Amino acid sequence: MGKPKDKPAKQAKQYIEIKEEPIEEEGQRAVQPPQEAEHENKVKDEPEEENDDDGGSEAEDEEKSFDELGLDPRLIRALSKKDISISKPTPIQRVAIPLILEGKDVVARAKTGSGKTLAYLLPLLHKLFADSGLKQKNAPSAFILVPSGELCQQVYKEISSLIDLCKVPLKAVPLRSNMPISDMRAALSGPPDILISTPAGVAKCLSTGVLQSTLIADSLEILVLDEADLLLSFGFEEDLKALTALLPRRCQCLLMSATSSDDVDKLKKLILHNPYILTLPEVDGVKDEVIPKNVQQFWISTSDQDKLVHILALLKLELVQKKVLIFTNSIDMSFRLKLFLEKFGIKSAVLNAELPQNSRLHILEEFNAGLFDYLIAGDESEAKDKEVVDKGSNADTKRSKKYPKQKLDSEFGVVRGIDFKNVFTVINYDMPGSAVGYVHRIGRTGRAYNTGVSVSLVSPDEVEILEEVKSLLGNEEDENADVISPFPLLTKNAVESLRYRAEDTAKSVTRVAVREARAQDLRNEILNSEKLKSHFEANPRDLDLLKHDKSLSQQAPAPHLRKVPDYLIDATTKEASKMVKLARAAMGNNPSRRQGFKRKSKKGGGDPLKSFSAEGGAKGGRKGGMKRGGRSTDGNHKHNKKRKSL
Ligand SMILES: Nc1ncnc2c1ncn2[C@@H]1O[C@H](COP(=O)(O)OP(=O)(O)OP(=O)(O)O)[C@@H](O)[C@H]1O
Repeated sequence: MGKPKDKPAKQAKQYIEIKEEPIEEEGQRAVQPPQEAEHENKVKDEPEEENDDDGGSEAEDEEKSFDELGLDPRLIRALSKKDISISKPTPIQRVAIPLILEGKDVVARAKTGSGKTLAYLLPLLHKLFADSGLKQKNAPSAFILVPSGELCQQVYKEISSLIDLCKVPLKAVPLRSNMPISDMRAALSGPPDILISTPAGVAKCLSTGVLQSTLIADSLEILVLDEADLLLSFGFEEDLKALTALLPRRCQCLLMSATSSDDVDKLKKLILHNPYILTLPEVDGVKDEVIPKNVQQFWISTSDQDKLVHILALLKLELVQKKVLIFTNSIDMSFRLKLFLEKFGIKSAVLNAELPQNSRLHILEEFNAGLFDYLIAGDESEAKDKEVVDKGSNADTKRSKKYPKQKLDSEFGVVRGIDFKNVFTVINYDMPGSAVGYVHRIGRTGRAYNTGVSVSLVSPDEVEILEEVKSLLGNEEDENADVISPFPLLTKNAVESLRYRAEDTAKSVTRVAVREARAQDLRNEILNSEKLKSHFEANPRDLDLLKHDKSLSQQAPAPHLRKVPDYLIDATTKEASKMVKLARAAMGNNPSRRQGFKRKSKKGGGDPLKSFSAEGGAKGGRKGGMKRGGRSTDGNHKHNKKRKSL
């Protein structure tokens, strides 16, 4: 079994300033340990000019293989056999894996889609492989705690596929807090080696006696808090505190997160000992890069009422690339949007907290497999204020018996941490309620160094949150540098050309129609869920059986709405749409995109967002391209001089 070729601490020196390590005491972890010194480790994402002499060159480091990190060869072989072969570690993996193998507590903060899951899974499995069969266990050796049911399944799938490919006799189980106790008991019999759960799932096991606290103290070797920045915001604080009190001192703790926040600090203090803190450094004076640079972020200023016509123009005139993930702040809004788009022949599926879990997982699988292009996700937890959510809830209370009422799943969290495959565009139809929420939504594109685009529709009420996001992501040295630019491909003309049809159609999507569609979808999905349960246990690959993007309207779209007449589309928009299609075709043929983690190709090549000007005509390129200081759709927003690199 390989050992790390360089001592991790030495290797980490290239990135870090190591602070003094305090002496630990034997015993159990205190619930509130005193402030501990931390090793501040900066994970390099960009080459730097100078290097530490004894650390080797940055280029050499970038070339480091998994083998050199000291991982079990079975794991390395398994990575090469995955659907998308993984051969080289990402920056966070390069630094985190050796430290974890050394037994250090680690806090890893790295941008969305940067490979944090494997950064902890690989060394975790390596350690369990080594320990396997050495000691009789009465409880799992590792807990992986995640904030949502969806993430629980995703991590479980990842871990199971690695275990299968390595052919080792380890067992992982996923657990939900809403499982019947008998199922929990069955899942934990054995016991499994790895438990993946929300904190509430573990808390329920403890409170019902399915898991005994003394057994945890005897068996637990590794605790992982994945998406740590979300765990507390999902209301798991008490559950986590209860678990912390049981952790044996020897238990290694790992905390993975995309953003830094007070919640993460709180968790660090609660759970970790002398952790190595791995963070992405500031690059070019830009604050810690939380959103990958390869994601171009845009916004469109619009009134609330005009959001429908704007999104219609973006999708119908093909000004954004597929696949598209659209976020709303309420379930009703998701259905309103679905029905509205259907009238124009645009099919989409809706994902939300009231759907049965099987359906939600299946929708995700289908979307990831490319069976449909538009997914509308209701992210109620991110409603700007309760009012938006409550509108939906009021509608619920008025429902007649005709409409099934479903409890919202408190562990629904599909928008965060989920590894959506090949989502090119994320649209915030509604702005999220917090800047952290924005980061997690936008992080669903641009994963694994793929490119992506986000477009936020911002009403006057939402400008404040846009400003918050800008200040979170902004460039400290140049406050004027644009992090989120006005979207350049949508002209006022294009919007106006669709206005009449959009407004007319929007009137037909009444509250009653929305409520009926929502109820019908729920009925369909409850039926689906039952079928899915049995069928997909036997045929896990049979994705096509049930389609989730079926039309919910009674009537087929009218021909004049399905196809936008040519005369309505101005020449600039036609050109923009053509360029988006060409860019898409070019990317579709680019194998590096599918393999992920290959560096981007030449700057600007064929990217309409870099070379196109809605104002100055399509032929622009750099010269005639989007004019600096030009105007966006509504004409009020100046482009700043220094746009952040697109
Ligand atoms: N070394 C690698 N080479 C290529 N692809 C990788 C590598 N490591 C991970 N990936 C892929 O990158 C994608 C994103 O990884 P992952 O979900 O772990 O990101 P993350 O950092 O946890 O993001 P988030 O914070 O949004 O949860 C996944 O599809 C994963 O399979």
